Amino acid sequence: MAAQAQQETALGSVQDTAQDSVRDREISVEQEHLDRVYQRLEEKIHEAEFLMNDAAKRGQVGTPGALAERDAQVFRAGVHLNRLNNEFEDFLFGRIDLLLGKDGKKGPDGAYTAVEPAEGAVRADNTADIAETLHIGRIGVLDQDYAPLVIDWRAPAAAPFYRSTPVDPGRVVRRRVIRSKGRRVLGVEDDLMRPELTAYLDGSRLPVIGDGALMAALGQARSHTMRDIVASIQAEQDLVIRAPAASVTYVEGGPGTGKTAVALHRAAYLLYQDRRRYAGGILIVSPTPLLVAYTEGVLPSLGEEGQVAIRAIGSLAGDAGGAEATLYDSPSVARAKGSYRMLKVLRKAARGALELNDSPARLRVVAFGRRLELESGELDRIRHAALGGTAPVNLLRPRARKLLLDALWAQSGAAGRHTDPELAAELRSSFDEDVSSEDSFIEFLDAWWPELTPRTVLGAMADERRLGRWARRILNPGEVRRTARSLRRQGYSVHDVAMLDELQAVLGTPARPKKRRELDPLDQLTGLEELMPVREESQRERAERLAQERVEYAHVIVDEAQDLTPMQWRMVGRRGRHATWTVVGDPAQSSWSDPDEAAQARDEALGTRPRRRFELTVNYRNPAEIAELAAKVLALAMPGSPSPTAVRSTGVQPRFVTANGHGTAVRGSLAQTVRAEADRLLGLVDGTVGVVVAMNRRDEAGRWLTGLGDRVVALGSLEAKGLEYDATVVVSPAEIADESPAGLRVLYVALTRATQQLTVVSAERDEPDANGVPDLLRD
Ligand SMILES: Nc1ncnc2c1ncn2[C@@H]1O[C@H](COP(=O)(O)OP(=O)(O)OP(=O)(O)O)[C@@H](O)[C@H]1O
Repeated sequence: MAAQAQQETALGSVQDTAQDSVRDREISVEQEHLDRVYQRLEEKIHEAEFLMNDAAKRGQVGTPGALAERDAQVFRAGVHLNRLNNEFEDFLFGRIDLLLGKDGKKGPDGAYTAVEPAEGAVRADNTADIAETLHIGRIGVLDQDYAPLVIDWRAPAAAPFYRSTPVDPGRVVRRRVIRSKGRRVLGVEDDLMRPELTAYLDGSRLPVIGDGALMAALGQARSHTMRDIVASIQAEQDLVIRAPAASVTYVEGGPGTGKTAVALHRAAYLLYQDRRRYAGGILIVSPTPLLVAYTEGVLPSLGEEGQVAIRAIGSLAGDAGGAEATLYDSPSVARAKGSYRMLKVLRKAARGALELNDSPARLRVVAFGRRLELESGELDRIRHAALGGTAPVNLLRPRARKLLLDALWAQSGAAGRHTDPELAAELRSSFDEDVSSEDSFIEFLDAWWPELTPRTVLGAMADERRLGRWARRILNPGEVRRTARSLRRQGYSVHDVAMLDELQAVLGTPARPKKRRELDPLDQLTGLEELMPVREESQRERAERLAQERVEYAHVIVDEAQDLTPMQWRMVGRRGRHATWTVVGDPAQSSWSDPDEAAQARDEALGTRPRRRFELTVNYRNPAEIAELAAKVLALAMPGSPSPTAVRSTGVQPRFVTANGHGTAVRGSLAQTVRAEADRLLGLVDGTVGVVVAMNRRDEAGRWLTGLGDRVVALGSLEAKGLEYDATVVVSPAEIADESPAGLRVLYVALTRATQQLTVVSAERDEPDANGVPDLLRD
């Protein structure tokens, strides 16, 4: 027995050694290819530098023809340099080995276009020859003879790398993921799409290395920034990424199904497909600044930066005076501020705010030697007439001015002085000129019809009596009191920002003479939205500036769309009136309490374009053990909703811990328990640990973790949205669930953040059983 075991071990190690040497050989094959790619890239860099210098010289000539040619050259060379100078971690990451295709047509990237194999590509004895090998990378590179050295991952020829499955392999026999750092290939992992075949490449049997790249990627430790998934995009995700842009692409999927990842890769794909069209900018709307910080590195890693603005919903209204959300509203205030009802209140407030600064009670002027006077009753009538309709209040000032002049003219009695219409018109116009240049008239108009800003009006709503008037029969007295109180705080919440943005639209901005920006010759370049390395501005600065200046976008991607309130949908909708859309979300994770109202607002924002719906069904984040626990809360939050299938399992069950003590002592002991759990998890995982608490414990939770280092962070339940950690501690499920009407869905979000380990800490309210399992998580 022992001898047999020994023999088997020896056999195993011989096989291991053989496999290792095949692996080394395959790594060196890929290394050779990567060396060729870099050599070619260097040639291209020299070419691009030459083009840039040449273009600069041409710019000095200044004839229109030379300028146009310079435009084009600078454009192309700038793009090249920008991309090539970025030394990507894994510039080349994939390879597919393909059977002969049905026809012999080649696409623009030099690869054959056929998806299905030619008849006879597989011989009767199930053997076949590899007819084409393609390498996939972050950008496309051709050799001197225009043969593809690397295919851009977004090109049609790269699609089989993502789409092929053993069920529907197309021409792909072997899919390989190549792992490299800088210029060195570190490893390869293969998946066989046609395991039944014996395939030959250049006369030798096609070797297969490793157990697939997806699992390797999923097992990696997490950091505070998201990684791209370009090497392991799955077939159902690829369908979304490459969906045509003309209609609204609508994607639903549970936690961890890759919605955020897919949204980011789609932005890069759209730019690749139609760079000119998307020069109008792509906006990605994210729920929190934390998620923006977590995701903003992904697009640069895909070689895209300039045209994509990732903005948190609370800083979207930059054009309404740079407001940035830093405060949170209680659920009932959020509900009042976010709902459609608020729209009516704001419209009334915008008109009512004209009377804020003790509007003058009478207007006195002298015209044609006579004193003319309008009393308050007449002034009210004029204001009322001027405000008729829904035009923006600030733009109605000229109309109000005209009505005032009409009334004064009528009073002056000059109207009947001439029967000749031409003379009468002349007299009227000189009357208008006289009156409107009078200081008393100008001062009156400024006080009586001041230019209103969104901040002034929102500030005015902080007065409870005033708000009560504007919100009569719209908000109840409790909502008025709480909303007014919340507006008296220093700073804004995400809901305030949407209100400021709405007010900007309701008030309008009167036209002003534009300040001329200093003329930059590069600004005259046509279609030059690409970022030029020769410019002094950095890519990031320019992207930021473009985002500030831009109010509308060519494509809008909404992440965590289930959370947008009706007022936020209106704000986002204004930025995409002519845009195409990608909307990703999960109703089961919604923290908004009235999904029907939000759906109506969403439909208004998206307009009548046709929709293509996609569903993502596989959970790549949570191990099955954690997903199973979260599913219990899903069953309570949204009975009947399907859970996504977890793709892997770790064998580690979630851990349940109870904080001891009573009354005020609970806090002390909760702090110690949570800290000890966080510390324990830091010892078990290489990456990050997230501690999720109810919103009202955010600040104290930060203090509990002092000194544990920057791998661990404390988060309020609403801040956890979209983020992920190697391990999480979820503190008091009951407190999180009781926080708001959507509390169970928020708890579902909290429980689905971990990639490896989860600890649930129960406090008093959780009613844990003898094993520490809180009431909400028991069967
Ligand atoms: N094809 C893939 N290959 C490798 N990793 C993947 C793949 N798809 C998703 N992931 C990983 O799974 C995790 C979850 O992805 P993502 O955050 O995009 O999911 P989500 O659907 O937005 O989740 P949530 O709704 O919980 O915010 C991320 O770490 C992501 O990198």
